[in-house]
Amino acid sequence: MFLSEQTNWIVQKFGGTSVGKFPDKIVDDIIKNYSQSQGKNVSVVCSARSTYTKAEGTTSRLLKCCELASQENDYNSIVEIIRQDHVANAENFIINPVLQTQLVTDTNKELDMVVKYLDASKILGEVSIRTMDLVMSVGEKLSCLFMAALCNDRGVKAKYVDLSHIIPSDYTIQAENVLDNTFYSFLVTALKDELKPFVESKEKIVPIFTGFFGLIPMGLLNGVGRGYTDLCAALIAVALNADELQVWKEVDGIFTADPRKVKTARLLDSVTPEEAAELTYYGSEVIHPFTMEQVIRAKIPIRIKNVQNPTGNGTMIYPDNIARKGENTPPHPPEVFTPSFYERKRRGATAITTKHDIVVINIHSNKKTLSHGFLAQIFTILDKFKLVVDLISTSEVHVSMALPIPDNDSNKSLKLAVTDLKRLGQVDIIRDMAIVSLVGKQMKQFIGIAGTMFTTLAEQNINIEMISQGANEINISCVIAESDSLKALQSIHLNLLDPLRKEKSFSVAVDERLEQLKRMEL
Ligand SMILES: Nc1ncnc2c1ncn2[C@@H]1O[C@H](COP(=O)(O)OP(=O)(O)O)[C@@H](O)[C@H]1O
Ligand SMILES: N[C@@H](CC(=O)OP(=O)(O)O)C(=O)O
Repeated sequence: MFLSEQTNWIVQKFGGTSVGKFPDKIVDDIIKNYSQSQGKNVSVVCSARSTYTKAEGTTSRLLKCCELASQENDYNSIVEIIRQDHVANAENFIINPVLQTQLVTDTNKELDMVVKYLDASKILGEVSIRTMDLVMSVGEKLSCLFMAALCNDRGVKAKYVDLSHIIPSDYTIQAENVLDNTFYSFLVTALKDELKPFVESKEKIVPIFTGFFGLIPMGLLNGVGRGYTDLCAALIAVALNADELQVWKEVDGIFTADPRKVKTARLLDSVTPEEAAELTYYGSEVIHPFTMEQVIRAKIPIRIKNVQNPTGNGTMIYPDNIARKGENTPPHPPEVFTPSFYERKRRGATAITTKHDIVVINIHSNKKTLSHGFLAQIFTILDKFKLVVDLISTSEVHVSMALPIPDNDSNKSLKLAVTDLKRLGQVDIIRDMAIVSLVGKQMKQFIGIAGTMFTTLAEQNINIEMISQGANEINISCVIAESDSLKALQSIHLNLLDPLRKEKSFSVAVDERLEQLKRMEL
């Protein structure tokens, strides 16, 4: 067993709504507690501020400005809303007049630059990928300027660090449009340089990093997508070889189902990175799926914690065979296993999630092409319109696919793609659907679990449009009508994840598996 050295560094990532709603709690109860009371070296990463929801937050507003500029429409009123929101926030929270004045000046300077970028784009009638990134980065800059000022105002020595130019303008991505490990290694090296003064400083200073890691050739939205700050925090954790990456949310951690929808959902004390990625992809957006790979490769645990309940344990994300930082195998001798380890060993399904705004496309081949050509042509068309397939089930002449169509743009692309797909055969579209996914690392050994899931749906008179089992065998998914999705979520949770019922279905599944093994031995 190899235990890597503890660095005493932790990385704390705060999302936009947390920064918007609880900035004082973040400084007093979290940053101050870890850095001063617990003596840790803390590095902070923040997303752009949202006062209520992410959809109405600063990043969404800045993106709206870009859209308006590209249509040669006016965006100044939205920039003014962002300005007033941030200036009022500075005046409400920052008591020291020098810090407050400086913050208001810096805020105005950043937003004046945004207007300049947008004015130039409006003249051209186009917002380039680079301009969009420049505009978007201002969301993180404003929130981090504010958080750094708030820390200093409340007695935590902190320094604002702007990462928006960390990637040189001539940097080219090796494989076209793919952020590969060469890119991540480059970024980690660049981040180490940014961190050096903090690591070497005799005085404890908390760096407040903009959760935006610079201008990348294909644009941050195309390369990573919304929620990019989680990945940025992960890369900082790798650069620091941090003891832990903490992702602070407004929920206690990862639950067996969305706690807003299932009252009896339980907090999970640990999940594997694969499970966390599946849950996120299929509707439970707790952490950006790209985050895991980076930190897990560096064997750094991720902990999801609640800003409103800082003393709670949260949920730990780490691979089955890594129990603590740097460990390749679970601790030995086994006495040191925590009770949760046994719980993890015994459970079947880990959690259930639903994904909405799904459209099913059924294509029945006109048989003018061979089946391999048929599939290739379908994917070429979908690729042309940048449509993503969440689930697929296929026979030689028939293909069913479930696609997320969450907005007007993807709907327009879908319509164009369907016109092209009709050349290949008969095409039917079913709208207003949802994907239900049962996720669990140990699930693959228990056939009974899939059976219980589908029997539950049948008992509830819920029609299943499509069934698919993820290639990694930790996800069993099906497509049902959107209107049935809440009932499906609650009834499957009750039968497979509720603590009392779970014992029963678990033992049924174990019995079934034993029967199976016996039959194999005969
Ligand atoms: N399995 C799950 N466990 C925890 N939260 C979940 C789950 N599925 C969906 N959610 C929802 O994800 C949200 C994530 O937390 P929140 O901090 O509010 O997000 P954001 O960082 O996007 O503002 C919560 O509102 C929660 O209801
Ligand atoms: N501000 C960005 C990046 C981000 O990660 O946000 P959050 O941490 O609030 O999900 C966005 O809205 O997408």
